Formats: sequence, structure tokens, C-alpha cells
Amino acid sequence: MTANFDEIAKQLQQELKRRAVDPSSPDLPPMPPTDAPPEQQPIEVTHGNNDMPMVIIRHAPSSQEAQVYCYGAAVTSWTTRGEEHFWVSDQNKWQVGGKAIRGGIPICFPQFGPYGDLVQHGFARVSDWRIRSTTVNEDQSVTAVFGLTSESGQEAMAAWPHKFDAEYSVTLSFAGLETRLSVKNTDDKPFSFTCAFHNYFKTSVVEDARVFGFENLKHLNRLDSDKEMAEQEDSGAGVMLTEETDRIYMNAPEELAAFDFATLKVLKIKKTPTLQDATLWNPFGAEGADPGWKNFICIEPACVTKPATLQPGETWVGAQLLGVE
Ligand SMILES: O=P(O)(O)OC[C@H]1O[C@H](O)[C@H](O)[C@@H](O)[C@@H]1O
Repeated sequence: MTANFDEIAKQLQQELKRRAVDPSSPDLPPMPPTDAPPEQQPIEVTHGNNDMPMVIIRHAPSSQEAQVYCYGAAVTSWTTRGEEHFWVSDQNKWQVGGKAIRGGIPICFPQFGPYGDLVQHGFARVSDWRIRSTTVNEDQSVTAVFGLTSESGQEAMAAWPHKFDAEYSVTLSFAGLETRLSVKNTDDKPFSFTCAFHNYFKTSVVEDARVFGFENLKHLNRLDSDKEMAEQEDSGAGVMLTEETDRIYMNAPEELAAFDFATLKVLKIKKTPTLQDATLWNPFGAEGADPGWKNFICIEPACVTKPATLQPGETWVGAQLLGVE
């Protein structure tokens, strides 16, 4: 913790109190007035690849940084002491509309995969989210909040005739990176949805990764018509990927971990019980796979096998906390 960061945090809090960020504003909130250069501020509202609006979040006391694009509210980078933990495809076009950003954490909502009438993985990842607020919290964690509502009239949502207000907050703290999705039913009739945090964790090579937490669980094998597969024996060595894998583990525990044998890095995932499933995916060079497939493993806390249902006025919250050792 540096005195400099304290000062920036204080100034930012004062500034945020002074002005309310208008959630419906199509413009990016202005930078907080501080003497420090933007690249040292806890929150930097800026532009990324292809000039797309994005937010950089910094937690200086733990040397963490995250980048979140407004398009898809996609987290595309999370570093601790300069080390990157997410894989992002070299093939991305970085264009608003049509294709989702591949890599980081795409949000699958209100539909996971092809299970429904919407586009694969729903519209959240191909929608423009608005920045609602940026805050340095009392415990020095730093949060950026993004919003998406049915009122925004984006084309990708047209096939989903429900009124909703979705809020996505991304926080860096001593505990790591937290992403939190809240969905409120603002309609006068109930609706159901499925969702996932589609984490693309960076691996040295995917064969070096071992995943812990899935032992003895049943899963649906998406490569075999979602056939329910028998329990796996717990060998104590974790689950290893040696071929194309696309599974949905049901009733996955609240804590999962991925270990990389080459770097000896452990990634820990904590998830809320509202995300009762977790998927495991790597295409292993199958036709159409991204050429970078060797360097990621997708472990995705998800609500798929038991869709969430919201009555009018109700709110659903699902969150994950990612930590690294
Ligand atoms: O190519 P995308 O639409 O981004 O989907 C990528 C992958 O997402 C999930 O992990 C699914 O379980 C996979 O079946 C799918 O291939």
C-alpha cells in the first residue's frame, strides 16, 4: 500500500460522491480529477483495441490489474504482478456487433450454449453494456459496474421478450478478481434463464492442466448428445484433458481449482450456490477450433441444468471469485 494510492482513492471517492454517474448516459463518465497520471489511477476509463471503450481496474496494494470492455462487459485481462491469467484469441476482430470477444470472461446470458431459441450463449456477450459506476470501496477494493437492460433496444435482444435489468460488477481486492451478475425481473410476468461465466484460463499447454473439484461428479457429455456420464473415480490427481472435452458437471462444489504443472500456478475459483454447475471445455484442435486452443482451459461456473426463474420484481445474483497462488 503506497501513500500515493491512498491519496488517489480518497480523491476518487470524493469525486464520486460529488457527481452521480447517470446510468442511462450513453457517454463514458469523465475521468476523476486527480493529479496522478491516468495509468496510476484505480479506475481508468479509456479505449482498447480498435478504439473500443473499456475500463482498466487497478488494485495497487496487490499489484493486480483487470481490463473490461463495454462490449459484452468482457473481462479480457487479469494480471497479478504483471502475470496474465486469461487467454484471449489472436483471431478476435475487436468489433462491436455480431461476434463475441473470444477469451477472458465472456458472459453467457440469458442462454447458455444452444439450449433455447437465442443465439449461442445468449446476447449478453454481443451487447453494449453501459458503465454505471466506478468505486474505490472502504476496504480499498476497486469496482466497476456495468449495466444492460431490455430498454436499451439492442438488436440481439429482440428474440427475448422479457423486461430485465442486468448489472455486472467486476472487483479487484486482496482476495482476487470477483465478477458478479445480478438480474432483476422488471416485467409483470416471470421468466427463466441460464447463464455462465465462460472463463478462458491461460495454460502453458492444456495437457499440463489438472482440474480439481470435479472428482466423483456426474457430468453431461456435450459431445455425446448430453449423455449423463457415470461418476469418475477420484484418483487424487485431478481431471486431465487429453482429447476434445465439452462437459457440464452438475452440482459442482463451491470451490474448484486448476493447477498448471509447467508454471506450478494454482488458480482457485469460488462460486455462489446459484451457479450450481460448472463446465469444462477445450476443443483440442477439432474442426473450427481457434488455433490458440492449446493455451487455454475453460472452466465455467454456470446455471444450466436447473434454469433460474424470476418472478416480477425478483433479483437473481451469481458470482465467482478468482484467486491465484
Ligand atoms: O464458440 P463459442 O460459441 O464461444 O462457444 C465455445 C464453447 O462454449 C462452451 O464451453 C460450450 O460448452 C462449448 O460447446 C462451446 O463450443
